[in-house]
Amino acid sequence: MAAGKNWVLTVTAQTPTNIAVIKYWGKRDEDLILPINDSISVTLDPDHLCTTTSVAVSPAFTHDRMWLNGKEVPLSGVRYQNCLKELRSLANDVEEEEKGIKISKKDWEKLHVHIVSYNNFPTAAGLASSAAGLACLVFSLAKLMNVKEDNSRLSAIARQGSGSACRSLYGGFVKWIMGKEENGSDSIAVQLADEKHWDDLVIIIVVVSSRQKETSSTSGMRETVETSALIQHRAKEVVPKRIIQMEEATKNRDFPAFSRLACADSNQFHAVCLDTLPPIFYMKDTSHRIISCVEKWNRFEGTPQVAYTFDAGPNAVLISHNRKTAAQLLQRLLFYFPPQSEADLNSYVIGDKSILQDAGIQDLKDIEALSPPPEIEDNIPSQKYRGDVSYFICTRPGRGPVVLSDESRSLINPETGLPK
Ligand SMILES: Nc1ncnc2c1ncn2[C@@H]1O[C@H](COP(=O)(O)OP(=O)(O)OP(=O)(O)O)[C@@H](O)[C@H]1O
Ligand SMILES: C[C@@](O)(CCOP(=O)(O)OP(=O)(O)O)CC(=O)O
Repeated sequence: MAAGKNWVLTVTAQTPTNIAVIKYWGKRDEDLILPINDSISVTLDPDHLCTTTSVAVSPAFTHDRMWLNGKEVPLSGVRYQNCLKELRSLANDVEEEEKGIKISKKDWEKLHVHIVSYNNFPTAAGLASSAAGLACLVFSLAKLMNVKEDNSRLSAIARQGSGSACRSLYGGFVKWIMGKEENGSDSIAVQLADEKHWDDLVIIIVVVSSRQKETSSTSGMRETVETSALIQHRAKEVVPKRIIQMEEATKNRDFPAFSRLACADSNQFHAVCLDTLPPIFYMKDTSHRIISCVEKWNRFEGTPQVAYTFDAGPNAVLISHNRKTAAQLLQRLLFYFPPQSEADLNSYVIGDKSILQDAGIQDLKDIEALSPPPEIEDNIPSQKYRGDVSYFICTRPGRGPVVLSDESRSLINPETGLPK
């Protein structure tokens, strides 16, 4: 180690979140976080939803510390500790001549780290903050510690922080292979295709509620495995076939097949939640209305225009075939779910606002002037569901983790090693 105690070495990284289109639900090992089935996800564009994490090491630090969204939070949880332990065991020599820093492999056992993280979207609101957060923690520390292992190996570490986090180590379309080994070494994420492979997909997230949910994914899936008779059938008979079909649909950019599989799998996941004792209800009336709206439209067109999928919460993730269908989808959503009269359009539809332009919506008056979609012309609802949606996020498939080398992006003060 360098003689002085004053140096602080930092790394900053940005990591995306992901949405599963074939769901992970149920563990065969709670400590190692090993799933009962494979899953497939789409990584979301970090420009709209991501975690930024800065990590630092200094001989002056007295213990490991973490700050999340501006507040210090404990790092004592077993999941964080398992990730830190494994990363330390894989750490290597680090040398920065101009700063006079020299850390040898064995020093990492004694050195402490500071972790400062910020999510650019609501935390613990069913928008997979734990996936982006844990993946970013593992990725940034691995860079700081000069861990040489590839992203698949890192995914097995992130998996121990939160299962779905392992899929955030890659961009585009990602499969989490459940693996067979008892020690979890083969339960890793692999990239099926990068984000450019199918870049006309547009994703609209309907944020129904950003309040914290009642049943966490961790306890919900434990209760399902303990009490549901359907979950074994799903894991053994249904998912293995769907994984093969979903890989094929992704490879061939076969949207109708992709959509049918994603919708069916989301519905089955919520069915096993309902089959749990006591039953778990993640979706709300608004979620069900969104499903009906998409189903009616897809049926009317004779072929799927949009896929829907819901995680452990009421928010809908809608994947449309291309920009044109995304604009038509947004028109429908704004017709059914207009904002309150005092709302600001700029904060009602966020993310890639060009979809709003394509939909011909410049201000709130344009929303009020939307005509009912043709598929409901004979059955126009007497009331609209004004105010039932908090906001919409327009996004697309996105890239995997990156290191941000621009010092101004760091969340850590390089002099003190504390949050800026
Ligand atoms: N940037 C981050 N860095 C480290 N840990 C994080 C970060 N963001 C979230 N977490 C951890 O994840 C927890 C939230 O996970 P939780 O599963 O409750 O919600 P979610 O991931 O937003 O929703 P869901 O998993 O249902 O999509 C936080 O309490 C925190 O412990
Ligand atoms: C419904 C899901 O989003 C469940 C995610 O569960 P988590 O990864 O949050 O659970 P833990 O492994 O216990 O941390 C489906 C999915 O992402 O595949």
